[in-house]
Amino acid sequence: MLKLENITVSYDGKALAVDNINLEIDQGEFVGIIGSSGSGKSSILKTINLLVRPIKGKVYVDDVDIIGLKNSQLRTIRRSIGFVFQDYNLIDRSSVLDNVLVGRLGYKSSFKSIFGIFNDEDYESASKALRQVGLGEKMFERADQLSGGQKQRVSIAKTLCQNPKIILADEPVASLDISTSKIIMEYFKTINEKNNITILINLHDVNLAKRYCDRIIALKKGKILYDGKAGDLSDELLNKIYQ
Ligand SMILES: Nc1ncnc2c1ncn2[C@@H]1O[C@H](COP(=O)(O)OP(=O)(O)OP(=O)(O)O)[C@@H](O)[C@H]1O
Repeated sequence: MLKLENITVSYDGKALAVDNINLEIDQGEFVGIIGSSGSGKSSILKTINLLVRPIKGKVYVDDVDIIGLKNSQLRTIRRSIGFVFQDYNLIDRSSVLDNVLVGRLGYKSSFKSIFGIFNDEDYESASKALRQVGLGEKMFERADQLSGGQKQRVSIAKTLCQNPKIILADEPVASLDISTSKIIMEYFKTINEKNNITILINLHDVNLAKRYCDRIIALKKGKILYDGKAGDLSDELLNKIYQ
């Protein structure tokens, strides 16, 4: 289970990007976070794996308060939390396989990480992840030869390779056309259902959020304006959210 308690984020010590947020998310939930630009969606996701440190509050992953952890303990928690970025975050000149293997680095000693030493289990895990996103055939292609949708699928495979409990996805379809976006959302949905991985996904497109997410959290100015079933999100509320 993931729990945020009184989370407050400020980048300059004055304005609040996230304003005292409380949230509980059970294992296996598929949650969409919506809200207008600057409402705090990215800040919340980045707080969950401590890419951003809150000025107040606690983040619990399976009842462990991760803010107080030492670096080595945090590394262990972080590998159970995958992060998918809008711009894919791939190494363009490397092969698809090498990009996916990056997901295994959290399991390596720093020596093995530096020299990129992977074992059979790592390769098996990478190829399984690539097959899961329908890219088994593209393993040896260079990442920059792929389409945007394929790159995002590689990025998802990379996080799957981490063997995560949670995947955080920050606007993963914002650079893609609508039909490709739907394909990516379908992959997230399948991963959520098949692997029981909790998915938290920031989306600009409310229709995509309503169609694919079971639960929607709507933010406005760093606060939660709505937290409930996707189906219960009314037009009136949407007007308030995007006003
Ligand atoms: N690295 C940063 N330094 C300073 N201010 C930041 C930083 N990142 C975000 N902010 C500010 O924090 C607030 C929330 O931003 P955040 O990116 O979390 O919102 P968002 O809802 O994800 O927006 P978008 O949809 O445009 O990505 C905004 O006012 C933003 O300007």
